[in-house]
Amino acid sequence: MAARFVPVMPPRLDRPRSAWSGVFGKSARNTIGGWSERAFEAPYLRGRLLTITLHTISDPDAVQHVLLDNAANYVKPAVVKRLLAPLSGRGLLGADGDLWRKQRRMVAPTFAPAAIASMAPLIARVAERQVAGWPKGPALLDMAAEATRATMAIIVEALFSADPRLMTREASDHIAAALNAAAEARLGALLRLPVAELTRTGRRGRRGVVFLRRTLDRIVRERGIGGGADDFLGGLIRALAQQFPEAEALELAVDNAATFYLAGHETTANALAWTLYLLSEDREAQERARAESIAALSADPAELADKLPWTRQVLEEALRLYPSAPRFDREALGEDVLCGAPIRRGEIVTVMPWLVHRHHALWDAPDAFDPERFAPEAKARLHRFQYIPFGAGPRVCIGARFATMEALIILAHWLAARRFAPSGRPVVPAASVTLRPEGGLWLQTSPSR
Ligand code: HEM
Repeated sequence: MAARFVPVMPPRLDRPRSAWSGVFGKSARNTIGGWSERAFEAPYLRGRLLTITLHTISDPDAVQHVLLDNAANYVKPAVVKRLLAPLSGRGLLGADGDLWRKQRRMVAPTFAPAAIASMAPLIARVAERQVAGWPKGPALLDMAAEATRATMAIIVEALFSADPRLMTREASDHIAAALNAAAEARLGALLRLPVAELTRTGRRGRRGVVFLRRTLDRIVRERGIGGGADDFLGGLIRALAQQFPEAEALELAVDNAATFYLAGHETTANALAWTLYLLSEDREAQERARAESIAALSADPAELADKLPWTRQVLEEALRLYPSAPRFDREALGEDVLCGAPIRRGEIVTVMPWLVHRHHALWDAPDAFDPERFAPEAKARLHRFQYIPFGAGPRVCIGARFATMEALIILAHWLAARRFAPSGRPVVPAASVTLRPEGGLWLQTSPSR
């Protein structure tokens, strides 16, 4: 493999960190920070925190066992549910068992391939509108903020009939505050203490959650049990009303509105930002993606994503290096064995795409940028569970296909119109919940033609 550039990442420690450092201090605020080199070489790591045992698995067979083969034994941990409860309640992301199954079935039609393809023109419109709003000449732009603005507009137009209350700057700031405060919230959920009240970040996050919840609650209640508009939210309210008493149906509608509003744009915005960062550092890869985009833009928007094989490889490599969801957890319902280690009921099993995607046993030069890893023949050789940006098994991201199509259409429009170059401002990967460029992604942009 030709030498490729190694993009930014947090420094690696000489020694493994203690489990406590994952709860307090700097690495608590950044789940991708504070790891030792050994963590990227070991198939399995064990840690202890108060009464909780944590197993972090990176061996793809073990990941497959937890997420697919023995998925019935692994549920969303009680602590994660406590963490999600104030914002997304018992919505799809945190639900388990029968409640999860019912809700997944209700939203599935929105994410079927044909339904997603029908959203392509809307995505293309938002991407074009955004480009039209940028300065005509060279400009320094925060592409992380631009990406968030685009994906927020798309999810609100696609699922919530473009309700203007969900597209304000205020809503965006409250979401950022809520995500920033997730570390304090995690600690509070673990210790069952109101830790978030103790810090400014925590209090801001709490205000953010209250604002978002109140806004969505108002929207759902205005629509009422009939669902109002003929959109995702309306369909969901009507489907919930058929299976639950009215008050519970409306509550679950708010829970899922919050789930899809947040999960539906933040993650994709980060994927876009990281892709643009990588392309800004690799001019050759960027020119190739631009040429492909210009040629593909003559196609029907619904077919556009299939005409961008190179850009897709770059996006996949961006999601390998910077998985938007760098960590997810499960709680064992019963005994099991993973990588030879006994797992007991109530213990936490963590899957970290951040570790799996950069593991020395699984990838050549794991920290280097190389979209050729996802060329069709190379991709076919990968273990299905060594590349898991969208998770896997029954709880696989329901928005994966939508997110991929959305990101590719936006990239095609933006790359065809503009060149992106480094601005000299630092790029800092940090992950409280989602992996974002802290302080934004400032790129020098200029017209491409
Ligand atoms: C690049 C973009 C995205 C990434 C990297 C991503 C990643 C993930 C991952 C890793 C999970 C599984 C978590 C686990 O197993 O615990 C997940 C679940 C989920 N995602 Fe995404 N996601 C993205 C975009 C989206 C979009 C666009 C939507 C909605 C429109 C969405 C909605 C959800 C929901 C509702 C779940 C929970 C599914 C369930 O538990 O049944 N995501 N996502």
